[in-house]
Amino acid sequence: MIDRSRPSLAGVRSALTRCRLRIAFAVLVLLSAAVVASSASGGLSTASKAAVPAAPPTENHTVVTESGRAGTITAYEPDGDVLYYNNTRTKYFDVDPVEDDPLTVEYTATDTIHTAGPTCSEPPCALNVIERADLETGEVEVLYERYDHKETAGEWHDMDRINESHVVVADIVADQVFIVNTETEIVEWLWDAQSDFSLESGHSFPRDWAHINDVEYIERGAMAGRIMVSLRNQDQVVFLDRREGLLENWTLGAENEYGTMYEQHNPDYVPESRGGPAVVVADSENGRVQEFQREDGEWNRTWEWEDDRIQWPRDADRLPNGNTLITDTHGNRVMEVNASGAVVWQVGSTLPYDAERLETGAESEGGQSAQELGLESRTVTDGGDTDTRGFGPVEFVGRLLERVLPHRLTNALIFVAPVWIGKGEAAAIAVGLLSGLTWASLEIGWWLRESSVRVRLPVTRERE
Ligand SMILES: O=[N+]([O-])c1ccc(OS(=O)(=O)O)cc1
Repeated sequence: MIDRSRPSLAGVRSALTRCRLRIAFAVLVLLSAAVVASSASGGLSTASKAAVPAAPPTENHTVVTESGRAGTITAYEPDGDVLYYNNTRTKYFDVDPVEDDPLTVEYTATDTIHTAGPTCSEPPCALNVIERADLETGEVEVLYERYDHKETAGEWHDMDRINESHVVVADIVADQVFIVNTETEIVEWLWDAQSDFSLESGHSFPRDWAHINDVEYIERGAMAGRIMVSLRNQDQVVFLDRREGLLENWTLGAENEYGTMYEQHNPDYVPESRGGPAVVVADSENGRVQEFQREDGEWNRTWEWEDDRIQWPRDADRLPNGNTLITDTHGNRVMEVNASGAVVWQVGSTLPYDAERLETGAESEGGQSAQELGLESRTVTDGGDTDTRGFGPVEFVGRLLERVLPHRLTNALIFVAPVWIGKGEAAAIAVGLLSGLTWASLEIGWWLRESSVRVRLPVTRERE
């Protein structure tokens, strides 16, 4: 007879193992939840003027735009206090100071339209605007606007002023660059990327094909009057002549040649008079900023800067003092690095798009080329680690995930995630989810075994 009142040794062992496993999984889930909860409750926010962090003092005013979850434009006084803040529009993109009036800025911004009506029969749509804001009086004036039928890749991320009445616009919606007289609203010149690029290049058409995210009217030097354009999805910066069109032998980068550039943002042209021709550019998906010098009809890299924290930079401006102002979108900061590569000024921002030091001219207008300045490059292998955000086991898993996942996927995930989710928090969520799922599968397995339920495949093979 079998004694059912006493558990077998194997039974006791299995119960103990289960108990230990349950404790281990509970600890892992609780620890992950604690990391996530503490990050979610504190940290960086730009959701209101009061929440925007103060900046360290520096010479001149700084303006920062954000697009994505929070659409903001913030201007800092030289002492670091917030002078101006606006979050009326859904998204703010490239901003530039107005010539001879640096405390007035012009920028492109977008409002997302969620309600069906005469401006949008099938929401979401977009209202793209070119606006001018006086940072001292707070007065905002719309200079030109257009309703567009889509929201995804439905924005204007940049425009550049040519003269008092004309601006050149980077139109992501139509994959075009156009010059408009904002007084008459007549478009006077237009380049269509389809004239020079195949629809097999870039991303899918018409969803987000070329993603023309930056445009610059070149004012000085041999290239004066030409227009520099960034085709993000073709990994190329191209030069347009208004009569001849694309100047093919000037193109910087090539599609999918990620060693040169990978889905760049915000190239700035440095003319010969300041040590160029050179282009300073945010090499976004490669997580670095760099500069190329035009030598003997070719573009050669003359400078690059990265550290362990930089993630999806979208702007780099060479300042008149030789430093470079960098907008590090997923590193959640705007910073200034000096000639030897040290970070000398930094302010937190949740999802910055563009930054300008206002009294120094638009973008890199007052700066010289890296070659002229003899700038030192800095890479992570040189020990360029300026990430002071801790290095515990969670951060280790975070950095491991970042190395393993493709850059585009990592950046897309960070872009849609709440701002408090950094590498560490993403790792904590991954560990918590994995532990929870493994624990739940084990519990189901144990329960099935105890209740003598056997799982069988719906299809079985008959033996002969
Ligand atoms: O806010 N948006 O909708 C947005 C922001 C950035 C973005 O990508 S980027 O490469 O053009 O900066 C696309 C859409």
